[in-house]
Amino acid sequence: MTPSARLSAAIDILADIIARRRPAGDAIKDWGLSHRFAGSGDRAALSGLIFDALRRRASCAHVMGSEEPRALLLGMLATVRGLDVDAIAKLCDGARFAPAPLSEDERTRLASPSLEGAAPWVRGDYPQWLDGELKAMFGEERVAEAEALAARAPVDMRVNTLKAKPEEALAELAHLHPEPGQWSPLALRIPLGADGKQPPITSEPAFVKGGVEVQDEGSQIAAILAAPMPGSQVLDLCAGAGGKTLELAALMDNKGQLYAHDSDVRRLKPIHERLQRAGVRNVQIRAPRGTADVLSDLEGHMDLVLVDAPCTGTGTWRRNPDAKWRVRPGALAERTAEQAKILEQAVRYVKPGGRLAYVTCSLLNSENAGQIRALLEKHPDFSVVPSTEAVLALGSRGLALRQAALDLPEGLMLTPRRTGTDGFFISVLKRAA
Ligand SMILES: C[S@@+](CC[C@H](N)C(=O)[O-])C[C@H]1O[C@@H](n2cnc3c(N)ncnc32)[C@H](O)[C@@H]1O
Repeated sequence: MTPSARLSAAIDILADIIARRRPAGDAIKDWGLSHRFAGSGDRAALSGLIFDALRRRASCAHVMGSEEPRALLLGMLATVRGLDVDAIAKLCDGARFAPAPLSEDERTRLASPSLEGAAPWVRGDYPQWLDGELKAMFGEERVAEAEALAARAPVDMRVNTLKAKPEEALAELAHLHPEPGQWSPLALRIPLGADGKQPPITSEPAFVKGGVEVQDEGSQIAAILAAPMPGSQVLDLCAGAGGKTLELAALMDNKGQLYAHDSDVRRLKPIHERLQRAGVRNVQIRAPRGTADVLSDLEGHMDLVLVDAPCTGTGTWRRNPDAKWRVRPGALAERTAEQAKILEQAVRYVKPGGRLAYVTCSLLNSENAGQIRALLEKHPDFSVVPSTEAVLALGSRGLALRQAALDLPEGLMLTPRRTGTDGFFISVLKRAA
C-alpha cells in the first residue's frame, strides 16, 4: 500500500472505532481480514497511525477544529509526526485510494497548529470528566503527567530467574538492543522501531523457552515491593492471566506455596500454559467453581495476599490509548465498589503479622489512596508499611524510586512522567501480630 492509501484506510478504521466505540485492536484486525492484500508492514503502519491519533485525540481535534477521523489523523501528522503542510498535502492528493485534497481551512490549521488557551484536558489529552480526579492526584502537574501518558510506551520484559540470568537474556536478545531497567533488577527495556512498531517478542526463542516475559517495569516493581518470601504462603487473589503470579513464583524461587485465584475462570485460562513455560512449580490454581468457596481453607493463614485489583486502567493509557476515550463515570463507580469488596475479602486471608499488597494500574485517587483509607478505618489492626521500608525490597535502587515516585501516606504512585513506567499505585499493609 502507498503511504496515501494507508492514511485513507486509517481514516476509515478510526471512523469505525469511534462510531462503534470498539477496541482499536479489534477494528484493525477485522479490517485486515477483509483486506487480504495488506501485508504485515501495512497493518503495523496503520496501527501506528491510528494509535498515535487516539493518543492525542483531544489536542488534534482542537488544532483542527473538528472531531472527524480525518481531522484527527491530519492533526496527528502535524503535531506528533512533525509533517509540514506540504508533506501532508502530498499524501492527500485526491488520487485513487488517497484522501481528498486539503481544504483551505485544513491548510491554515496545519500550517500553524496551536494549543494556546486550550483546557487542561485538551492539552493533556484525557476525558474532561476525569479532570477533578487527576487534579486531586497531581494538582497543577496533571497536564504534564497526562502528556507523558499520551506518549508511546517501550516494550518491557522481565527476566524469569527460574530459567535465565539477566545477563544471559540480554545477550540472547542483543539484536533487539535491550537495556537494563532503571529500577527492577529483572527488567529489560526494548526500544520501539520507527512508527512505534514493536518487535515480535513472543516469537523470540528466549520468550518461547520461558526465559523472559512481557511485563511493564511498573508491574514488576509492584510484585517486588509485595516482597513474597521463598517458603512462605502467598495468595494472588486477582491473578487473571498470571502476569504477577509468574513473577511472585520466581521471587519465591519456586519455594513455599502460591495460590492463584480469579473470580473469572476465563481470565485464568492462559495461566496454565504460562506457568509451564516459565518452569513454575509452586502454584496451586484455585479456579472458581460455581458457588463453592474455593479459598475457605486459606483464611487467616497467608503471609502475603496480593490484590492486583480490577481498575479503570488509567495508568496504561500509553499502551491502550483507545481505552481512555471509552472509560465512563459509571465504570469508575463500578470499579471502586468492586475494589472495596475485594479488599474486604482479602483481609480475611491475611494471618496475624502477615501483609496485604494492594495494586492498581490506575491514577485515580478514589481507586487508590481512597480505598486504603477506607480499609484502615474498618480494620485498625492494619497499617501502611512506610515507603522507606517497602522500597528496600528493590535493593539499592529503592530509595531513588521512592524519590522519583509520588510518595503518598497510603502508598507509592508510579507514573510514566516520574518513573518511566506505566501508572501503578502500590500500597503494602501489615496486619498486627
Ligand atoms: C488487573 S487484573 C489482574 C491482572 C493479573 N494479576 C496480572 O498481573 O496479569 C484484575 C483481575 O481481577 C479479577 N477480579 C475481578 N473481581 C474479582 C473478585 N471479586 N475476586 C477475584 N478476582 C476478581 C478480574 O477478573 C481480573 O482478572
